[in-house]
Amino acid sequence: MGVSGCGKSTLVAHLARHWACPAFEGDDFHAPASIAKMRAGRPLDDADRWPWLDRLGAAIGAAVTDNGVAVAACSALKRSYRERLEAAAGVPLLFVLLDGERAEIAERLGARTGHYMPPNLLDSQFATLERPTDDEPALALHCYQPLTELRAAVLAWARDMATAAQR
Ligand SMILES: Nc1ncnc2c1ncn2[C@@H]1O[C@H](COP(=O)(O)OP(=O)(O)O)[C@@H](O)[C@H]1O
Ligand SMILES: O=C(O)[C@H](O)[C@@H](O)[C@H](O)[C@H](O)COP(=O)(O)O
Repeated sequence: MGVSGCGKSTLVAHLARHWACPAFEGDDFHAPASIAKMRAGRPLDDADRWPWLDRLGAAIGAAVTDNGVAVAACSALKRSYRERLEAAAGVPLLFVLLDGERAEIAERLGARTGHYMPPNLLDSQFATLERPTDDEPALALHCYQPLTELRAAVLAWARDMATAAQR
């Protein structure tokens, strides 16, 4: 989870390779009208996001039921979005926040090609972001770290969470 350009899709691809598990890209679950809205430089609102989270959550839940584990790249900016995603999935979810400074993420977004999300929506993404609190099953990492370090941190944390859940 995290704002546009923080590195969600890149990390998800690495984790899916490691776990040999299904991977979902949140972008693929938006309604065409939502993509058009973002492309036009207008941020989504809650009404746009609820059905999107329901579709993505259902896909995650089905994949976890079939496979035991799945990973997904989803902004999940607000706590209520994370709760909606988990309710739709029907299985416990773990969240990894990729956090960073606006300037650095803006630079990354500026360099990214072939994506509909305009960099000028970054301000609204940061304004909407509710960082997970201690009572959420979430790990916060700095998105500037090399991918190998991000992946190692997620794998170690996920192992600990799985062990704790079995106790
Ligand atoms: N850990 C990282 N270090 C440096 N660049 C990264 C890292 N993760 C992603 N990037 C680059 O940042 C840009 C945004 O990454 P992406 O995975 O598309 O973000 P998101 O899915 O959160 O929008 C891409 O150009 C990607 O190659
Ligand atoms: O809730 C939202 O406003 C959108 O889902 C947004 O957060 C998401 O980030 C876009 O789909 C852009 O995609 P990237 O995050 O891959 O840039």
